[in-house]
Amino acid sequence: MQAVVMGAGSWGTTVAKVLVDAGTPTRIWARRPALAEAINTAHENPDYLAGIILPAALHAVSDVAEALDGADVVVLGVPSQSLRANLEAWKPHLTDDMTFVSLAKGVETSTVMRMSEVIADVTGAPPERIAVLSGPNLAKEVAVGQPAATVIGCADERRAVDLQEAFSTNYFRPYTNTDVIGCELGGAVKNVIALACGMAAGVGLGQNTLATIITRGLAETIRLGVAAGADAQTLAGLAGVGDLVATCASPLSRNRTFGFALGEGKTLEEAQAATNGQVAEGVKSCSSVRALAEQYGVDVPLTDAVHQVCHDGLSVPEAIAMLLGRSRKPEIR
Ligand SMILES: NC(=O)c1ccc[n+]([C@@H]2O[C@H](COP(=O)([O-])OP(=O)(O)OC[C@H]3O[C@@H](n4cnc5c(N)ncnc54)[C@H](O)[C@@H]3O)[C@@H](O)[C@H]2O)c1
Ligand SMILES: O=P(O)(O)OC[C@H](O)CO
Repeated sequence: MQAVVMGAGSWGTTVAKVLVDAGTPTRIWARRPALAEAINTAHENPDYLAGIILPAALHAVSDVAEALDGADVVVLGVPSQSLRANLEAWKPHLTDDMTFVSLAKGVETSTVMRMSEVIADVTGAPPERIAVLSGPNLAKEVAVGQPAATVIGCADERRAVDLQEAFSTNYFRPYTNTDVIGCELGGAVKNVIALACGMAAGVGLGQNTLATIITRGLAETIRLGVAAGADAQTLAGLAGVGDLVATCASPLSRNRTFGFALGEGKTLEEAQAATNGQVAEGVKSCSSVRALAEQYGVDVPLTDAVHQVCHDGLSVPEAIAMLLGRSRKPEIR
């Protein structure tokens, strides 16, 4: 099995390392030739994973045709909102026997499609050839070999098992799941909830508040997920609560860091700088997740509050007052 990871950001590079460590022949595509050159010569990605030595067997290229030539598994490591445009550009080099694995945790703002839907839409690939990888996987921890588990979601269980083998190492343990919708929505919504946790921490609030946001964020995720066709058990698993806890708790999370900066009173531009220019998917996905919830008639108050802070000029203290001023209700509906 020949794999290629398209996108040499922090997670794409880490996943490429995992694949090589798992014994899967892998190359990585970097947009910039200078970055491909650094990976090939210094065995390091200085822009996104400085100080982490990459396996010598990992070969980087900046030419798309060369990257995709003969690939059986195409791992998609570019941000959610750029996936469609990238796939369109790569289309002449995509074949009917490739399996696509999405790493992106987001919902497209222009269409409210999940990433697997975008892949199907652009490539015409059937569900059996589309998989997602999602779980509590902060890149910097995985890259240094700290133990972590993840979920490979694919409608075709046999293919999920093949991918599981291709991504399994002595520090990275993938589980399989045929519930692609649950895996994807768990990953997309937790970024929005991590922004909320960051905002709360940024204004100086403590663990009771954070636990409340995480728990009610999970309730929101399950409501939306089930309405969209997900299995609630997926959202109680690694791609749901697992990722939610890791992202909401860790200062390594770009979404949490972005929210923290807003909570401290920084502007959107200053918050962007706090994440070193890396993608905080929740900033855009709060809009698409809210739109998706509207489509299903589901109440997502935390997502709505995050959207208003990020895009409508609401301050974090105002958002907190708005959330606490809502009508009283039973915990379980
Ligand atoms: N970093 C993590 O810990 C982590 C873990 C799991 C999942 N993810 C998800 O993986 C996806 C990628 O995240 P990342 O952490 O690698 O992001 P990143 O910001 O570190 O890197 C993004 C990569 O995509 C490239 N890129 C950006 N815009 C592009 C465009 N328009 N066209 C082509 N390439 C473009 C960048 O050059 C870079 O190589 C995100 O959806 C993220 O939520 C990240
Ligand atoms: O750094 P974040 O906030 O994009 O989160 C990274 C991963 O998705 C954690 O699983």
